[in-house]
Formats: sequence, C-alpha cells, structure tokens
Amino acid sequence: MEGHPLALHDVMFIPALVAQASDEQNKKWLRRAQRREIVGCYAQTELGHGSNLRKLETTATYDVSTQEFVLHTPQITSLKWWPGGLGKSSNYAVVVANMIVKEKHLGPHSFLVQLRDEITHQSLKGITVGDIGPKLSFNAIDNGFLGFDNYRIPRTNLLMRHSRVEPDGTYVKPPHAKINYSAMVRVRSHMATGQGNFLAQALTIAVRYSTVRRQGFIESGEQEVKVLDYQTQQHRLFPSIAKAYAFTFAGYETIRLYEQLLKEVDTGNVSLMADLHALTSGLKSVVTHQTAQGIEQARMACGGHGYSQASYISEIFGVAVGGCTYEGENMVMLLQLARYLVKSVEQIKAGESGKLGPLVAYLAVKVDGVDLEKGVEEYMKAFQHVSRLQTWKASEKFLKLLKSGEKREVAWNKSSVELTRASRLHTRLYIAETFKRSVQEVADPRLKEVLTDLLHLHVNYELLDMATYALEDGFLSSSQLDYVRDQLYFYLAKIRPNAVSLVDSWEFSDMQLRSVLGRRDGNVYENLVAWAKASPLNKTDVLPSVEKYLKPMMNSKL
Ligand SMILES: CCCCCCCCCCC/C=C/C(=O)SCCNC(=O)CCNC(=O)[C@H](O)C(C)(C)COP(=O)(O)OP(=O)(O)OC[C@H]1O[C@@H](n2cnc3c(N)ncnc32)[C@H](O)[C@@H]1OP(=O)(O)O
Ligand SMILES: Cc1cc2nc3c(=O)[nH]c(=O)nc-3n(C[C@H](O)[C@H](O)[C@H](O)COP(=O)(O)OP(=O)(O)OC[C@H]3O[C@@H](n4cnc5c(N)ncnc54)[C@H](O)[C@@H]3O)c2cc1C
Repeated sequence: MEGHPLALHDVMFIPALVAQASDEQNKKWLRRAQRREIVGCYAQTELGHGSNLRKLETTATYDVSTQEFVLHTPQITSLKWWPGGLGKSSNYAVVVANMIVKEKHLGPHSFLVQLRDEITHQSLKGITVGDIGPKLSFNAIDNGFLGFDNYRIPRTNLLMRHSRVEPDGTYVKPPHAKINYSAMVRVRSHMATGQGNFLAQALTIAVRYSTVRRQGFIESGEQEVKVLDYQTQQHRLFPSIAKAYAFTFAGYETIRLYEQLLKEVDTGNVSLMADLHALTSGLKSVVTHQTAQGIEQARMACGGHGYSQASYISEIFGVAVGGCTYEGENMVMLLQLARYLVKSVEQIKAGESGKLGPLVAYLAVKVDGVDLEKGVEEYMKAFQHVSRLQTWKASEKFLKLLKSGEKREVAWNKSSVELTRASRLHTRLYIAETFKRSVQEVADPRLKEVLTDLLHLHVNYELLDMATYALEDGFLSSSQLDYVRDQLYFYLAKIRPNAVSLVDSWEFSDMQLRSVLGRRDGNVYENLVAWAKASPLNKTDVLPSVEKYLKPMMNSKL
C-alpha cells in the first residue's frame, strides 16, 4: 500500500517509452526496461513548477557540433523534484526538459537520460540526485530531486516517435502540440479504476467491522444492534460502495479510450486527444476528491478503532489522497476540462452544435422537466440539465467579462470557481451514464439486480447532493426532492442485506487489507488486543524513560 520504489518504472517510464520513443529507439531500450536491466522513472516536475509545464526551467540545448543535447538546471527552482523512484532506485529517467535548438525554444520534450552507472549504481558526473524526504504517505517510494550541470546526452536520446531533431538541427514537429503529455494522460485514464480500488478497500474494512461492532439500540430490550443497521451508518457507507463500482466502470471506459487513442495516434490520427484530455482531466479530479472523502467517512464510521493504525484506513487514505495532487492538481485539471466546455458553448452559440462530440452534445439540448418516477433515464436528463445550466452560466460569465474588455486570462480567473463547478457536474453526469450503461450490459440477472439497486442509490444520492442547482431555476420541485429522499432511504435499506457480499465480492485478502478491523473471519477484538500487545512500547513492562525522566520528576521536591 505504501508504494513500491519500482512502481513508476512500470506506471510511467515504460509507457512513456512505448508512446514516445521510435521503434528503432525502443529496440535498444524497451526490452532492457521490460526485463528490468535498467530501472527508470518519469522526471518532469521541478521545485518551482509542476502545474505549468510551459515554464519548466530544465533546458536541453542542442549542440550541432557534437550532435548532443546539453541538459542543464540553471537555478535551484529548476531542480526536478518529486518524481517517484528517482531518488535512489532509478539509473535512468525519462526527463522532460525545454528543448532549445538553434536558439529557438521548442517547449517541453522528453529525453531518455542515464543517471547512474549500470554496474556501481553511483550517480554520474554532472548529475546531482537524491531523495526528497518523508511524505504524508507513499514512504516506501523514493521520490527524488535531480539536477544537471551541463550534462551531455546523444541527440538520439530525444524520444523521437512523434517529433525529431535531425543531426543538422532541423526540427520536425509532432502531429499534435501536446503529444508529449501522453504518459500523464495514460495514468489519468487509469486513475478511476485505481482510486475505485482504494475506496473499495476502505469500505471492505468499514462494512465488515460495522457488522461486528454492536453498540446501542434501535428498539429497546433487544441485543445491542450491529452498527451497520443504523441508517446514518448506511448513509455514510453505501453511497460510497456505489461510487467504487461507478468509478471502476468509468475507468474501464477511459482505459479503452486511451488504448484506442494510442492506436490512432500511430496512424497519424490525433482527433481523440482533446476529448480524452478533457474527459480524463475531469474524471481524475472528481474521482480522487470523492474517493478521499469516502475513505475518510469509512474511517470515521469505525469510531475510535478507525483512528488506530490497526484499521489501516489512514494508510489507504494517505496513498489515495495523493491522487488529488499528482498527475495534475485537481483545480488545474478541472479548469482544463472547463476550457473544453466553454469551447463547446461557443460552438453552440455559433450555430455549430452538429460539430459537438458525443459527451457534450447534451449541452445544446434543452429539457423542460423530468418525471423521476419513470426511472433512471429521467435522472440522467436531470443530471444533464444541471450540468448544462452551470456550464452555460459559467461560460456566459466568462464571455461577458471578455466582452466588457477584460483580458482573457483575467476573465478566466474571475470565472474559475464557477467553471470548476461546471466541470464537476459534467464529470458526475459522465460517471452516472457509464454506470447506467455498464449495469445494462450485465448478463447475470441476480448480479444485475443488485447492481441496479446500487445504481438507483447512486442516482438518488447524487441528485440530492446537487439539489441546489436543480432547484435554482425551478427544474425540480421540492416534492420531487422529497421523492428522491424517500428513494434514497428505500435503497439504503434494500442494500443492507447485500452489503457484506458487495464488499466481499472485491475479494481482497486479509494480507492485502492488513486491517485488524476488516478481517474476513470477523475476530476483531481478540486480534486488536494481540495487535496492541505487539506494540514496541509493550516489549518491556518498564520503559527506560522511567529512570531517565519520570523518576527524577516524581522525586523532585520543587
Ligand atoms: C497505471 C496505473 C495507475 C495507478 C497510479 C498509481 C501510482 C501513482 C504514482 C504517482 C505518479 C505521479 C506522477 C506525476 O505526477 S507526473 C507529473 C504530472 N504533472 C502534471 O500532470 C502537470 C499538470 N499540467 C499539465 O498537464 C499542463 O501543464 C496543462 C495541461 C495544465 C496545461 O498545459 P499547457 O500549458 O501546455 O497547455 P494550455 O493550458 O496552454 O493548453 C493549450 C491547449 O492544449 C490542450 N492540452 C493540454 N494538454 C493536453 C493533452 N494532454 N492532450 C490534448 N490536449 C491538451 C489544452 O486543452 C488546450 O486546448 P485548447 O487551446 O483547445 O483549449
Ligand atoms: C505522491 C506524489 C507523486 C508524484 N510523482 C511524480 C512523478 O513521478 N513525476 C513527476 O514529474 N512529478 C510527480 N509528482 C509531482 C506532481 O505531479 C505535482 O506536484 C502536481 O502536478 C502539482 O503541481 P505543483 O506541485 O506545481 O502544484 P502547484 O501548481 O504549485 O499547486 C499549488 C496550488 O496552486 C493552484 N494552481 C496552480 N496553477 C493554477 C492555475 N493555473 N489555476 C488555478 N489554480 C492553480 C493549485 O490548484 C494548488 O491549489 C508527484 C507528486 C506527488 C504528491
């Protein structure tokens, strides 16, 4: 859970080579990387810049006389800072640097760079490398720093699948300006399933424990109840169970799209890039935020024992919440999706709705009202309505500011909170729709029934959560919201008998969960006592600190 020093080798180094190195380059590097003869990482973020890639300070200047690139970090803020596996484990890195050829700044490009000797593992001359120190979590990973002092690499170490520098310094442009960002888009497209998995682990622990823990009464005189029977406990946990499934389904779709994109890009077709970038930017942001919230609620749902490391939920939280920051800070990525939404509104205003992609076509279609009692399709229309409403409002705000003479960037900044709200609503619509489509495709009727219950729970929970938007323009009435509330409580109760099976179906082993509270056999109390007894503080009855500090204090007459 706390990560693996070689994780980034598989998650970003190899994928960056696959997507960005030419076939010829990969003949040399890829097999060696796959066999782990060389170990690599993805070194992009710097001490001074992570979000704004265009301002990366590490330079790669082409020296035509030697046909080499000279890598340099001109000042302290140019040091690479954060890359996982960089500090101690990797001997190579894909380094993202601003490329300068014939004094022309050509923007961020990726280079394969050797950092350490392949035999001794010592850092090479011209390289300064090390670990950045302890973090909130992920402490088994050596996130590192890296500096270059006019460090030379061959021209052919520029990853040249999509763009090239010829020996004489001629630059051949890529088919899309952002094609070098593909390693990030890949991880973002995998994050919904990854985060769904973190959420599922925390929920498995909390739901199992909630059937062991008995406390208080619903009706007096009986045995104390399992805390999972409280409606508040169900409300805390079950919507997140639905989300863990929903995120996984959405993630499967974005992974498929990324794989399709890779194939299309290889044939020179880059038309999917903008759509996938917008989609994964929003999805990554919404899913990481909601996952962190869901895990934290799972911890609190375990009461005092949730706060103990024996629950293991705090560790899961620490790892999962990193996703709000890495692969693009969430606000920054929501604003990337917002650019796409605003452009779509502009297209509609220009009478070009026909050109809209399938995920934003709804922005052009007005719906007057819904009959929620007819079922899930009507909820989808309601989600479309609130997303459309907010997207238009935020876009109009921005466009009005522009028209009033504000500079584009200033108008954008003044509209940005509203724009991020639009991005979230659009993404939540996408998650609900993929959830609905995935459940429709399930063949096994019994499985379909229980997943349909979760889907109903999800859409009612979500609609209630965005009720302000739906009430704002009178799209939903308060009696419709009462119906949504009733449905929500109905599905909480309906899901209760299946709750344990739903989390067990994820099939996490006790070894994976490492949680005393979430044990499959339910023997929580005996094992909590054994766990506590094993604490290092309990190795001796009397600690040395008694002689050293306590006794002098207690014997003091002052
Ligand atoms: C596989 C298993 C996964 C499990 C994971 C577990 C392990 C986790 C380990 C953690 C690893 C972490 C690694 C990292 O964090 S690596 C570093 C990540 N860094 C970032 O994500 C940086 C974020 N910033 C950016 O991506 C860019 O700077 C940003 C996109 C925000 C802006 O880029 P830029 O300034 O160049 O672009 P503009 O804003 O000016 O936009 C110009 C247009 O380009 C479009 N655009 C931008 N990016 C893309 C893209 N990738 N694809 C397509 N199009 C793109 C943008 O939308 C603009 O278009 P319009 O002008 O039409 O609006
Ligand atoms: C666990 C972990 C692993 C990582 N692994 C890697 C790795 O392997 N390789 C790698 O290269 N990097 C890695 N990173 C770095 C990571 O990608 C960056 O930290 C991340 O992209 C955020 O960038 P930043 O740190 O510059 O944040 P900043 O941009 O400094 O964010 C600070 C605040 O400014 C706001 N902000 C910034 N720009 C804007 C804007 N344009 N509009 C509105 N608000 C804005 C943000 O929303 C945020 O609130 C890792 C980070 C973590 C935490």
